[in-house]
Amino acid sequence: MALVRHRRHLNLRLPLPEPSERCLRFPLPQPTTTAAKSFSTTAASSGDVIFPGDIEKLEVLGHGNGGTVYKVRDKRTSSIYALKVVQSSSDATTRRRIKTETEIHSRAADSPYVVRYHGSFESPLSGDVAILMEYMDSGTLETLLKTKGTFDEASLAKVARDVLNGLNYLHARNIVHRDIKPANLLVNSKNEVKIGDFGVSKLMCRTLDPCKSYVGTCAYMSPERFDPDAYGGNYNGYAADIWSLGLTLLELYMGHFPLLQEGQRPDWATLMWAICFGERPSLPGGVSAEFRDFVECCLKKESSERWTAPQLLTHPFLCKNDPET
Ligand SMILES: Nc1ncnc2c1ncn2[C@@H]1O[C@H](COP(=O)(O)OP(=O)(O)OP(=O)(O)O)[C@@H](O)[C@H]1O
Repeated sequence: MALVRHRRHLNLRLPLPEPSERCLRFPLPQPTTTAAKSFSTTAASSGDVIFPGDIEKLEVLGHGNGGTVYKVRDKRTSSIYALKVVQSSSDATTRRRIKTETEIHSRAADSPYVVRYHGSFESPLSGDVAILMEYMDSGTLETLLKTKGTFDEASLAKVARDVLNGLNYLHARNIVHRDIKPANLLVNSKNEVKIGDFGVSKLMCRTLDPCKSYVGTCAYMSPERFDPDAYGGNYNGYAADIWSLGLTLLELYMGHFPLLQEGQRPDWATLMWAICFGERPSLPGGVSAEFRDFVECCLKKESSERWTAPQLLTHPFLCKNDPET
């Protein structure tokens, strides 16, 4: 049966590398597709070179299962980045996860709809692994929902368009994200929404590789991840990302997770029952026909009927709310 992903807020603390480690260069950026190895640095494209010792921590941005994310500054240029750090003392799964995350994120380094990857670093002394990435100064959609309230249709069309452009880019590279949810969609002050956190993503060997594992956040999983035979049989991870986007949009509109009553405590059995056997989640009255249809196209229980990212990008809901038309 599925593994439920328990959120742990570990109090991981990682000092940035000591001056003695400064001989390790943290080049920014150079093309590479390799994952971090011992003593390694990897970077995204050619350009400046910075050293770990040139980076100063400013504040903690957040904690997750995978580690701690810091806001950091390059002391020489004053450029601001986000640095995700996983300590060597973390469990083996977490360490494996950050290496996969590094590899996949480095392959997805040049889309304006994906949080930009700038490089990674593995300390030979401590074994800690860090990923340097673009700093998204408005936080996540989850925090925006909590602080600013629900999103209107025009804002959701913008969110949907940005995320679909990101998914289109990833899916074309055989990458399935597997954890699309408000907490993993980051926003900057230009109001751009970008996909982040590749901690449970998967690089498919072939386009239609079945995606068998049950990683990701249980609440946003599609019905066929629990019961592939009942919902489309030939399950693939691309359609599951679209389901998660549909639920995310519903949550941002309604202000609470749509498969549970407001205030109801989520538990795995309730969620699985609601996802597989409950009514298909839908919008309340008062929304436009285009928005309702868009969400329905994302949330078709049969995975084979669910629209793909390129199809959804042409949906009337996005066309109607496109500021450029
Ligand atoms: N690029 C970024 N810019 C700004 N803040 C960020 C960035 N990346 C992550 N954060 C902040 O750090 C928090 C934790 O990040 P992230 O989700 O990547 O960690 P994680 O360990 O993979 O978490 P989980 O797997 O539990 O979702 C985010 O919720 C967000 O608040």
